[in-house]
Amino acid sequence: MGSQHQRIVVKIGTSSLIYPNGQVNLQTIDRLAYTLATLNHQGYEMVLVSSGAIGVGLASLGLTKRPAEIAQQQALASIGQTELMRIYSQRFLDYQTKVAQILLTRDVLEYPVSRQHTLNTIETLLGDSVVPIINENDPVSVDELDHHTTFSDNDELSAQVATKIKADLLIVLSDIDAFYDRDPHKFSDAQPIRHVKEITPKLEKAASGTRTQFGTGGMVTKLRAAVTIMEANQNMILCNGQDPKIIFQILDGHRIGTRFGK
Ligand SMILES: Nc1ncnc2c1ncn2[C@@H]1O[C@H](COP(=O)(O)OP(=O)(O)O)[C@@H](O)[C@H]1O
Ligand SMILES: N[C@@H](CCC(=O)OP(=O)(O)O)C(=O)O
Repeated sequence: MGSQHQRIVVKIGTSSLIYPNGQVNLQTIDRLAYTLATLNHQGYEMVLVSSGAIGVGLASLGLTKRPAEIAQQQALASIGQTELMRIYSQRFLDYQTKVAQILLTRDVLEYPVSRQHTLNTIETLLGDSVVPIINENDPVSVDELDHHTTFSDNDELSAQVATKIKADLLIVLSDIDAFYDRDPHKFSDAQPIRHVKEITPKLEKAASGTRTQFGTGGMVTKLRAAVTIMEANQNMILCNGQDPKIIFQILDGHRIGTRFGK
C-alpha cells in the first residue's frame, strides 16, 4: 500500500467516541481528524462512517443512560448528529480539510436511482478532496414489514458503502484491538485471530454482542460486515480506534488488528 488515490473507508463506533462515563472523547476525535486530513492531503480518498449521534445526544443533555424507547433514541440522534458534525467540522478545519454530511437509510442504497445519486455525490465530494462523513439517518429510520429503512448497524452500513464505492480497504475502529476466538472481556485466555480468510460457523460462534451500553452489535455485526466485504473480494481490517493514528501504520503495511479477506 501507500500509492496515491487509494480509497479508504474508516468506520468508528460509539465505544471509541464516547467514554464509559458518557463524555465525548474529544482526544480520539481530534486524532481521527488529524489522521484522515493528513491522508487526504497525501492523496488518499477518505470516507468516514461515524456512529455517535445517540451517544453525543446523551452527552449534550447530560444523560448517561440510553433510553429504551425508539422515539427517544431517534430524538437523541437528531440532537447529537448536529453536535457531532459541529465537532468534526471544527476539528477537520483545524487540519485544513472540509467535511460533508451524508445521512443514509437502507432503502436509499437499495433503490437504483437514489443509490446512483448518492454515489454521484460521494464521487463529487472525493473529487473535490472533501471527506464525506456518513451515518444512518436515525431519526427517520423505521423497520416495519413493508418499509425496511434501517441498517442493522453502522458496521453493515460501512460495508455497504465500501462495496458500493469500490473502496480499497474498510478499516473498522472499535474498542478492541482484534477479533478474538471469544470475547476477551469475558474470557481472559481469549486469543486474537490475525487473519480471517473465510467466515466459518466456529468464528460466528466466537462473536458475541457488546458489553458497553453505548455500543451496539458487538462482534456479531462486524462479522456480518466482513461477510459483505469478502463476498465483494474486498478487505476489511478491525483494530483499536483509541488512537486513530494506527491507520498510518496499517497503510504502511504493518500487521495490525485482524484482517478479513485475502
Ligand atoms: N470474539 C470477539 N472478539 C473481540 N471482541 C468481542 C468478541 N465477541 C464480542 N466482543 C465484544 O465486542 C465489543 C466491540 O463491539 P461494540 O461495543 O459494538 O463496538 P463499536 O462501538 O466499536 O461498534 C468488544 O469490546 C467486545 O467486548
Ligand atoms: N447511528 C447510530 C449508531 C449505531 C451503531 O451502529 O453504533 P456502533 O455499534 O457504535 O457503531 C448513532 O449514530 O448513534
